[in-house]
Amino acid sequence: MRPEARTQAAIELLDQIIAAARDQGAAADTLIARYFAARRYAGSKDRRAVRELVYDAIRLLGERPASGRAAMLALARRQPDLTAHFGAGDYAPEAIGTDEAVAEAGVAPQWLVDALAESGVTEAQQAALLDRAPLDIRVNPLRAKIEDVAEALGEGEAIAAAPLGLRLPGEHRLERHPLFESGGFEIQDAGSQAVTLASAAGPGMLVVDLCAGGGGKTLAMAAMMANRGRIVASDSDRARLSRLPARAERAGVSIAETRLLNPGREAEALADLTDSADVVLVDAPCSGTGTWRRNPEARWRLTPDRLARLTGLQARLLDMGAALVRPGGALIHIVCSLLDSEGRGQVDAFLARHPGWEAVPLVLPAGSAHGKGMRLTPASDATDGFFVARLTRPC
Ligand SMILES: C[S@@+](CC[C@H](N)C(=O)[O-])C[C@H]1O[C@@H](n2cnc3c(N)ncnc32)[C@H](O)[C@@H]1O
Repeated sequence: MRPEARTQAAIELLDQIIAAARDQGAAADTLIARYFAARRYAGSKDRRAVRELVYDAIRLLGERPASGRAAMLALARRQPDLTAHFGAGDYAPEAIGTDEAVAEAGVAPQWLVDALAESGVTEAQQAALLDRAPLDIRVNPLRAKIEDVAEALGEGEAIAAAPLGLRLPGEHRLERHPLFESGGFEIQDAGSQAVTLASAAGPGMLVVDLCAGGGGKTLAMAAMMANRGRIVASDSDRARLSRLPARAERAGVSIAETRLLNPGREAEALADLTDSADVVLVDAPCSGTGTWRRNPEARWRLTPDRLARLTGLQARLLDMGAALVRPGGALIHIVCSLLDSEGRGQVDAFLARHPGWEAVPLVLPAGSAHGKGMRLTPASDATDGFFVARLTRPC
């Protein structure tokens, strides 16, 4: 593809991504994959270049732009070489007209910038939310030693935030690596690894991973438990949860069982665990403001209404999780968000609803105290952004 054709492809993709963000459609990565699946003539260099243009434009624009063209014109102001592509031939975008709409650069929609500022997220921390994310792995001690994985991969660097983590430079196709296939490591952000340590899961415990998804934290806790004890991994998303058994098998984890929850009637499927878990981990569905490095178009999807629905669901899941904790046991609240309404405020509200419960101070390899929990940010910790708190039930 000629450079101007790549720019036109990026505009077409951005149109799709904008529509999907408005209508809660597919993620940008999925749309990009589909676009190129239908255009086999595009080589790997073309794909990489178009993808880069698309993500540069998404990162640049805080508000959802009116069109892919308005987005690309904004990017052309930052990357003037792109201007020459407009009107440059058959496969090029049309020439730039007078008074054309150009999208505005920014970190996020204004209401979200305000909410982040009110949550104590500085401008520098906000900007770092849009950096490029590194590629982190968690070595699985049930299958491998960190030094052996580091040697086999050749390039991994130790990560302060994650004792079992390695950070890899550049692009890697790790899913096909023999050590990945044999369960030697999982791909997992260092922040995710660090907050899982708040569970203090140990051998012999009964642990409930209430929002287990595909089991990233389930597998990390199973390793902390030396694969001894029991983990009930539940989620309301059948497709996500169905990935866990194969991952567990690969990782040498035999203590995890899955339970699919019926949204709105989650407690029914967990009733037998009432008052019995040593640890309940609520890795709650959230706005994902801490993961914009990986999903920058998430800023274009979030609305105040959607955020309010999420905070309501988080409170409900925390109450449901609390009912499963044994006296003296712990409830862990995790969100990959830096908004206080989902983190610090959610914990304060929980403690007000549950007299006798306490937040205990955490000692983690990353993060700093925030309210009654800890917060990790890309700027301060070189991880995705997270809030985590450990709440204990009175004996
Ligand atoms: C942050 S993700 C979990 C990620 C996962 N713990 C991991 O480490 O890979 C939040 C999860 O909450 C799940 N979820 C959403 N609504 C739920 C509900 N009502 N009950 C249980 N899980 C729910 C989503 O399907 C999603 O998998």
